[in-house]
Amino acid sequence: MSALYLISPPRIGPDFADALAAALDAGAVSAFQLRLKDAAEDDICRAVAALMPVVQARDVAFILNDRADLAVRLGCDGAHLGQEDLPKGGVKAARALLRNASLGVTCHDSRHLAMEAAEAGADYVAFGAFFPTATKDAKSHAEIEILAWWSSIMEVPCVAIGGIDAGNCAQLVEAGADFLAVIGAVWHHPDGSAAGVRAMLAAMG
Ligand SMILES: Cc1ncc(COP(=O)(O)OP(=O)(O)O)c(N)n1
Ligand SMILES: Cc1ncsc1CCOP(=O)(O)O
Ligand SMILES: [Mg+2]
Repeated sequence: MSALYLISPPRIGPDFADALAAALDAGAVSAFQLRLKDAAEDDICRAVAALMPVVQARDVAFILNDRADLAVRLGCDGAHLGQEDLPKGGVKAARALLRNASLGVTCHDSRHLAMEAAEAGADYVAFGAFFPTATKDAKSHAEIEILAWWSSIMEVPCVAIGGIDAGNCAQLVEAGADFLAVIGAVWHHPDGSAAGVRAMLAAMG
């Protein structure tokens, strides 16, 4: 059984809080990540102030992408960090900075990075991209077997990301992904974000 991890589009407009509320009200979303690429710090802070209450009122974890320092300062539930977003001192330093807040770490298709992250205190490791994606120029491709391997030996949850939609997610669920992280499948669903969440949850079983 996998849970749904919803990530924001890379840029959001003034109506985004309403679209997000509709998406979260459509079904069980476990975590929401604010992932604004190329945004100024002030804009990220304003977005967190507007969106975190919407998310936390629905008992969904609010995770900030890329910025452990801001996640702590703004009281987010956690941060998601790529290998290039880690502070000096790596995952261990990020763990210390975040104190009780959650820490997720991108591990691409690397078993070694994932073991290292888990041992240094990550709350989850993320593998991907599993499928072609138009959202990002993903530099790594992960094979589905990595999910089965990880689940069979580790307690730390794993997240699958990259090109996941209602049509291809069953194999990731089957392989043992704890969370499926999606952007396009929800925000670009032809019938809207609520329909996107419903379609994902129905396909995840
Ligand atoms: C849940 C989750 N997994 C992976 C990523 C990718 O993070 P990163 O490698 O730092 O790339 P950017 O998202 O910063 O472009 C993620 N954001 N969330
Ligand atoms: C952030 C990220 N990291 C690897 S693939 C990806 C994009 C995921 O977006 P989508 O679900 O639209 O493929
Ligand atoms: Mg990053």
